[in-house]
Amino acid sequence: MAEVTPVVTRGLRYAFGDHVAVDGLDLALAPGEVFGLLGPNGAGKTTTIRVITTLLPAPPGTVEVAGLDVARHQRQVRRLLGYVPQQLSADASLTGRENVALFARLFDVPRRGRADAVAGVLAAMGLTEAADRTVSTFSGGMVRRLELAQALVSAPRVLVLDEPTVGLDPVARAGVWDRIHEVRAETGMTVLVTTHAMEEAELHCDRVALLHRGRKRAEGTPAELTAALGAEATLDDVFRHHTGDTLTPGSATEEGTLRDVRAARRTARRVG
Ligand SMILES: Nc1ncnc2c1ncn2[C@@H]1O[C@H](COP(=O)(O)OP(=O)(O)OP(=O)(O)O)[C@@H](O)[C@H]1O
Repeated sequence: MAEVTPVVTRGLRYAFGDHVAVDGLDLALAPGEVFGLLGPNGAGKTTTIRVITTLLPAPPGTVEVAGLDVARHQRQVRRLLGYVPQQLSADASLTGRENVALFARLFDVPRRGRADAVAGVLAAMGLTEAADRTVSTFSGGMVRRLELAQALVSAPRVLVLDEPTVGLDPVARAGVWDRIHEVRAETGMTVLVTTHAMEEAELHCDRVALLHRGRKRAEGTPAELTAALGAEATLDDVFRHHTGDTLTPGSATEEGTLRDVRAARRTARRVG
């Protein structure tokens, strides 16, 4: 029997008042792939994943997770998902292990075996040594890996990550991605990730969709999309080709750049 499609959106539209943030989005993720939603600040990436994760309401029939309509089966859908939001989701005053144990309780990981599940995901994220330190002593990369451990402790079928490496240095970024790929290879889970770092998308995503002003402008493997523009092309070139705009954060709008800095600082302040 064919595996059920892990995430589907059909003509998804979401508006904040008059402002249409997502405008007729069709997506269908394949089981076990890393799928990247790419776009500059304000493209509609976070809104899309907030609908998929049931944090914003979806009209019936527009979004399914593992064949379940998110409008009708919120609770079941939440049990299938792991979600790491942009905002800090770890409590800096608790230890790493206490944070993950809290998520295990929240997600009803059975009491028997809960301690093992917590230890298992901490080990998978390379945090065994640091597990009993308070999170306020963690580096940014360790905090991100802890947040992944929190999201993974309920063994989700779909892991949703909103800008997982924003504000991290290249070594910490690589550490986060290595762990994501290891868990995916072991469990076969599907990963949906938003980013505006296109070199990361080229390296780590099996397929990407380029979003611009709430609409999908292109979709495919990074190789397919860039090959269409020539041997030297990058995903940024592809994006510019389809939108006349750029994905590169450094050359994005002032607002976008400032928002990145604010987000990174917000995390640093809460952890520090
Ligand atoms: N709660 C809200 N109220 C009103 N407008 C909103 C709200 N959240 C998002 N928007 C607007 O919807 C549009 C899409 O925002 P969204 O956060 O989905 O974009 P994004 O691609 O995830 O960008 P970012 O990388 O900044 O998170 C933007 O124009 C944004 O200003």
